[in-house]
Amino acid sequence: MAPSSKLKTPAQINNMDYEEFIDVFGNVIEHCSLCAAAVWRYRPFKDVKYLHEEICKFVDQLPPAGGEGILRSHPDLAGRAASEGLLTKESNQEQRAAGLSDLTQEERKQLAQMNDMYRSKFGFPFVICARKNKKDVILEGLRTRLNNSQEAELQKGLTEVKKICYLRLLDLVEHDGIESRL
Ligand SMILES: NC(=O)N[C@H]1NC(=O)NC1=O
Repeated sequence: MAPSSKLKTPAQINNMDYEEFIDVFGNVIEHCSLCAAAVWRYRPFKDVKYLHEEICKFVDQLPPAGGEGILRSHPDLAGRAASEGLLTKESNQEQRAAGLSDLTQEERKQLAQMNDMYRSKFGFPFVICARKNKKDVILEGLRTRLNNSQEAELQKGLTEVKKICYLRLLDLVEHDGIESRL
């Protein structure tokens, strides 16, 4: 994304007090402002990549229950929160970008069934970076990932959370063509 005046510069971020930092970055991990809260102490950040790395480090050192909690904070793709208009603005945009607001009735049914199977097998929702995957790939990915172990899905889900986080950060911070990091 081209830099725009609305994007924060690293200098602006490094001057933010805690409240402003949470106000801006509190949802880079869906409904988990603790992740932003935990890294504020690591200012100054040289650039958006360093900020992302600190958040990833925090996520990676959580015990399994913490990682599962992060996954559970994500809404199902094209699930109830979406149909009731209860998504965060970030999640709403991401799900639309993947084409999940234009599912056929059959696709919607398949996705709902597999989301339920996934949740009852693993105990947390299926999470994938919707902006990096169109609806067909998401449906196929969900079908395949249902065969994995719980440990593998916890790691896979958190890897996707970190991608979602990076793209959300790029929407907020001035940067210079580093999307290829994903
Ligand atoms: N369940 C799930 O993957 N949710 C998410 N994925 C994404 O890109 N945004 C979300 O809210």
